Amino acid sequence: MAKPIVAVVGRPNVGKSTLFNKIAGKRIAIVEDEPGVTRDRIYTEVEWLNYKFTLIDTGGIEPESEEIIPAQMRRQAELAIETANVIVFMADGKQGLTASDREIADMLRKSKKPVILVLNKVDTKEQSPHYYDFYEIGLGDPIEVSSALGLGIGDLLDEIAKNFPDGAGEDYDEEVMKVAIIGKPNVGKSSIINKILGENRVIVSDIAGTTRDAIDTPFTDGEDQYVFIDTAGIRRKSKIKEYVERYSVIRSLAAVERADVCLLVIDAKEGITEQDKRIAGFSHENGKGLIIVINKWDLIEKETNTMNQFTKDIRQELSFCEYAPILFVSAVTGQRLMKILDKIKFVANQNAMRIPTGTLNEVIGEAVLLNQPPSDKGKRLKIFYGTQASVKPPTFVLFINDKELMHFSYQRYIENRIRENFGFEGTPIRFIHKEKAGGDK
Ligand SMILES: Nc1nc2c(ncn2[C@@H]2O[C@H](COP(=O)(O)OP(=O)(O)OP(=O)(O)O)[C@@H](O)[C@H]2O)c(=O)[nH]1
Ligand SMILES: Nc1nc2c(ncn2[C@@H]2O[C@H](COP(=O)(O)OP(=O)(O)OP(=O)(O)O)[C@@H](O)[C@H]2O)c(=O)[nH]1
Repeated sequence: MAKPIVAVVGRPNVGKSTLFNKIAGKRIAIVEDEPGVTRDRIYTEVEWLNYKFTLIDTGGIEPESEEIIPAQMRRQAELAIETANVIVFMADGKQGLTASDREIADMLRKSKKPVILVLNKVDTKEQSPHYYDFYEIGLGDPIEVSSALGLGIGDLLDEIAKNFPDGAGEDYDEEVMKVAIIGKPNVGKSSIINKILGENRVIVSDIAGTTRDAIDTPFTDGEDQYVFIDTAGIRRKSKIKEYVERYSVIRSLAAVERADVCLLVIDAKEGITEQDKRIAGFSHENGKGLIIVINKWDLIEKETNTMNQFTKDIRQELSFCEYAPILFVSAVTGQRLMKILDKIKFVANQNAMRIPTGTLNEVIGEAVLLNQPPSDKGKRLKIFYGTQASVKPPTFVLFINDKELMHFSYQRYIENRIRENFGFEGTPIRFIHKEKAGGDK
């Protein structure tokens, strides 16, 4: 199930980043626990009580000139309205209500999304002297916090959780393949979508289990049901230039959260960029199926080895998602474009594949025989048995004698053996290690 998305908006300097960092806590300290995965501060995964959500920082308003602030704030609010399930609107409890606050509040109220009004910088037990002024903007009772001191954050998180929509993210039936088409601006995402939809596919306005807004495009191909997620966002162009990059990253993140399979579209002329790595990282970390689509292949002058060389470069740049199949296509000539749907279906199935425990343990047993587990100070790693606990992504629990003894390289070896035997092409695989007493002599 996709996690709800929460966005924080507000004027420059009210303390949005401070709140973000407070909630993100230690997790924001860029941890490279997997080589090659690019992380950044645009979003963080939050766990609060039984809830999990993604907090996004729509930030980035540079208060260079007073005139452009309102325009940028409107854009920021639009972004939050389009992508978030719950919006936290932050104002400054010391400074009080301002004209820009009123303007943004109007937009947020009209959006009909749940909005939580937060007054920041209330650093003592005393209520903000401006507290009652904020009733005027019609966003309900303000919640007072001090992001700097960490006061009131628990109450705020409770309030956020209360506003999650019922069954957030469970919008389509299980058999509908949800596809996010992600990538930088101008790489050809909408051209690909249009071309695929143009080829005799039936665009349906109603699909099993949906009550969705018009941002998605559901369609069928024979018996198969698909939905391209957030196609509206792809077609709309952002007006404010500085926003384009960040906007498309946040947009991609929101789409990835809801998808089963992500198509990462790359411009063949440009190759892999930092932003592509970051977006591929979202897909990987969220356990989604991933297909790399190299578009505009018609523009590349080809020699014998061009495709191999490209593949090599991609594997090197995106080493953490080696499992992703690569397709070389052209939305203009239509070359190999129709292979995309087959690949999506294939990868969606791989992402949801379940291996029976018996078969899995045969493979693990054989792997252990072929390549002895590592040992440290005379103690050797033992894998007692494994079982697949869940799908999307396939997650395996390995019962072992000592977690300390399971090294990354051995884990990788087991993963490779599992992939060789069962495939799992296009999907990340996760492992959970559980220590179990016994048999350890
Ligand atoms: N007294 C007090 N100051 C705070 C609090 N939270 C943030 N600040 C201060 O307010 C200033 C702005 O904080 P930021 O978190 O950078 O604000 P922002 O809203 O992210 O600003 P932009 O990035 O410009 O949009 C900093 O000097 C913070 O130290 C608070 O709870 N109490
Ligand atoms: N030569 C060539 N041009 C292409 C191909 N695919 C797209 N283009 C061109 O690239 C430009 C951008 O294509 P779009 O489909 O709008 O790209 P997008 O990724 O949806 O762009 P944003 O909406 O900005 O995110 C257009 O001028 C297309 O005609 C291709 O396969 N070959």
